[in-house]
Amino acid sequence: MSSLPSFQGNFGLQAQVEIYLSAGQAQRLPVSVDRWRERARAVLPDGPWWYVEGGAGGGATMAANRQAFDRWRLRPRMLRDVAQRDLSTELLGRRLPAPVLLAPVGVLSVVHGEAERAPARAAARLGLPFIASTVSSVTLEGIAEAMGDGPRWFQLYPARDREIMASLIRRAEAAGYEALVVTVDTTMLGWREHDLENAYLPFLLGEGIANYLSDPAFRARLPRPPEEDREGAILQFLQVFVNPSFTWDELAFIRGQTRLPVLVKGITHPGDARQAVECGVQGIIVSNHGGRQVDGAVAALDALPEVVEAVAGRVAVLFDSGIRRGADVLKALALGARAVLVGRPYVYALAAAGEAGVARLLRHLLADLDLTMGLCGVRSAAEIDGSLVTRV
Ligand SMILES: Cc1cc2nc3c(=O)[nH]c(=O)nc-3n(C[C@H](O)[C@H](O)[C@H](O)COP(=O)(O)O)c2cc1C
Ligand SMILES: CCCCCCC(=O)C(=O)O
Repeated sequence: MSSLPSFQGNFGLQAQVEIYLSAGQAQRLPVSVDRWRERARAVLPDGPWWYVEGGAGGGATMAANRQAFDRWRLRPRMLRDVAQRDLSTELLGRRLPAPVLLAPVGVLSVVHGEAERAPARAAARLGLPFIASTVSSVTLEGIAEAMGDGPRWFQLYPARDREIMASLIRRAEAAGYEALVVTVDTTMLGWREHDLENAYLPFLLGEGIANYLSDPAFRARLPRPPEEDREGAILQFLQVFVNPSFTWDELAFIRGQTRLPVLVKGITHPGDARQAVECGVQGIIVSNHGGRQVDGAVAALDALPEVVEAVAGRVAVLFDSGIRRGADVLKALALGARAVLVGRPYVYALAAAGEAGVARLLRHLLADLDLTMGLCGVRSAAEIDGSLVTRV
């Protein structure tokens, strides 16, 4: 595709110049994730805000995710002629303009009126894959339509009903999704104290269930259509959706249902990583779900090297949980990730400024990555390896 965006040459410098030239503009958008976060807090009511921001229990895992990035330090190399840089990378047989994807985040209608359409469009503009959640507020077909030919993956929550899962997979294939991400760390909701204090669960309000309500296999289970009995449909959704009995056998079933590459999201243990590879998946996403599920769990970045070692290059390893800046991306790549997923930061930007906000946030993240790479003596993903980091 000739119109594919590229982040090459001196892209980071161009972004800096644009920011400096925007001084004095009334509508200046934030630069740092911290400022986006403040803006999001200012516009969101408590329920949605804490749904996005909260972690499991006392928030120990969320905090650990960030602290782990401080323990790993970059070791910049000098005098290497880094004038020409290129962020592009190869992932699952496709060239991406940068090693960054948008993490699956459900129920974005509680954050912005355009819900998933806005970040999906922003991702498509930049050529970055958007991972649509099972529990998106817009149907997976609606997201695909918003994205045109932008790269998209579908995230599947394993349901208690094989026909519904198979139906969702068929729909994703038909709508041009290029990979299937099976999230395995959220078969039940974690103990999320803020959401419990606020008694806030978007699904009970009928938010985030568009893919189910529009699914023929799900609709066939309902005594009356959701248009006539919404509460009945919501209850049926909850019964099928929460699936603590999910096992490796079910993952093998899902693997057998599709010709798409399958990635498993939510792995932090090397034993699970090995088992996933044996199950025939094409990728593993090291993640603790942004600390939303198990309080006191290992920081995702600390789990990354062990998983990379266990996988031994057999499948692609991706990473999320705590990515906020370019240096974070570089550290994750140096520890063996092929690409990273950005989660909460794009949700903050969506809440504060819709599609334009998400596009700006992503551009700034890539500019920061580009400059940090260059200043560390690295011109491309191929030049990044473990010698670039040290643990303190
Ligand atoms: C509000 C919210 C909703 C999420 N929904 C999903 C989801 O539907 N499916 C999924 O696999 N992960 C979901 N996640 C987890 C993200 O994909 C990702 O793992 C996490 O946000 C990474 O942590 P970070 O945002 O702190 O970097 C959600 C995260 C947030 C914040
Ligand atoms: C029973 C699982 C519901 C998950 C809903 C979306 C999600 O992943 C989240 O973190 O919230």
